[in-house]
Amino acid sequence: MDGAFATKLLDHLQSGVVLLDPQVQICAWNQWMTRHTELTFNDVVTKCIDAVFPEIVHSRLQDCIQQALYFKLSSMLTPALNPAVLPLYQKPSNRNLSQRIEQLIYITPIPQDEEVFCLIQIQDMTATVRRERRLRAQSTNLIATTYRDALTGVGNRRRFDHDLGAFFSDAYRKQQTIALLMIDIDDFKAYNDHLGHLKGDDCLMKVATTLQEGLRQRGDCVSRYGGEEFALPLPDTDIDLAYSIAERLRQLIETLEISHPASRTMPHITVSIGVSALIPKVGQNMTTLISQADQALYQAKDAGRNRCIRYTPELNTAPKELVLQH
Ligand SMILES: Nc1nc2c(ncn2[C@@H]2O[C@H](COP(=O)(O)OP(=O)(O)OP(=O)(O)O)[C@@H](O)[C@H]2O)c(=O)[nH]1
Repeated sequence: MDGAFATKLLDHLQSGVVLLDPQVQICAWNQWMTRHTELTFNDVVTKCIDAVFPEIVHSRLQDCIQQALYFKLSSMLTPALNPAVLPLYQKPSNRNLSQRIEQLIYITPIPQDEEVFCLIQIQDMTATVRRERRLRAQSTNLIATTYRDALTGVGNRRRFDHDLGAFFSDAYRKQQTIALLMIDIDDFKAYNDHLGHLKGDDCLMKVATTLQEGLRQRGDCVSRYGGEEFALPLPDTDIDLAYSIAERLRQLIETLEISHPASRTMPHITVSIGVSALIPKVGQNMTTLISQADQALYQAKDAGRNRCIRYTPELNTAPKELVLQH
């Protein structure tokens, strides 16, 4: 194969080819490079690559070129870790409107007699990178949907199970307290029966949003446990702090003053909250914490609703009036 044919071959490649001599000067530059830079072979020949592309100075690409020339090491720069290293454009005449080509770059040492040349090959990965970004965005969206309650927008039961499971394991490992709030709207059946299911749905949305927005710790997430019941797992939180959070949330719902003409307690929507907390021991699991919060919630309902009750071990056995801490 003669030199002219080799040049023709390079010019037909669907990727960029640049060859550097041992002095880092350009000695080959194919048509693909011209198409995406508007620089011809004559514009760049014998110039140092960093004179043509000043932005590669101190870049990873410059390191790789030197490793190829001095240590005969090959490398690859992927678009994920090295976004658009070289100023290559689909339409270099209009750089403002044209995005940089996403590049996969191979740097290969080419020993020749006593010297080493450096071959740079560039592949256009723009379509692949865009497709990956789109897929990643879709999958992030899908994960968010999987964990969101469709009606209220707060977490769903799957999110609750996931969060509580993770917090519980963490609390067991670190021997820290984990707390749980079970929050239930009072007399919600009567609300639905009086005002209709659509108003009921509206009310659920307002309560859910208020609970979520009432949380002060980033990462805390209210989930809809079922029907008109919400749950809030709280990592590294003792019973007193959990109780004060519960009380603040209860008051927030009360101050919404959503009219409830059929309530047995107040003329507006209220919630009852059961609070439990424990440091996980061998033989306990998250069901223990849920069951304790549930028992406290039943006590709150029994005691007249619109209140928070914390679980104490005596709740199981002692007469109610001795254990209610409201
Ligand atoms: N509008 C609406 N209502 C729901 C939804 N999910 C559950 N409910 C209603 O919530 C009501 C819950 O009623 P109950 O479990 O008897 O409890 P309650 O009337 O709130 O009484 P207490 O909890 O004892 O105060 C039922 O009437 C359910 O139909 C929902 O997505 N939308």
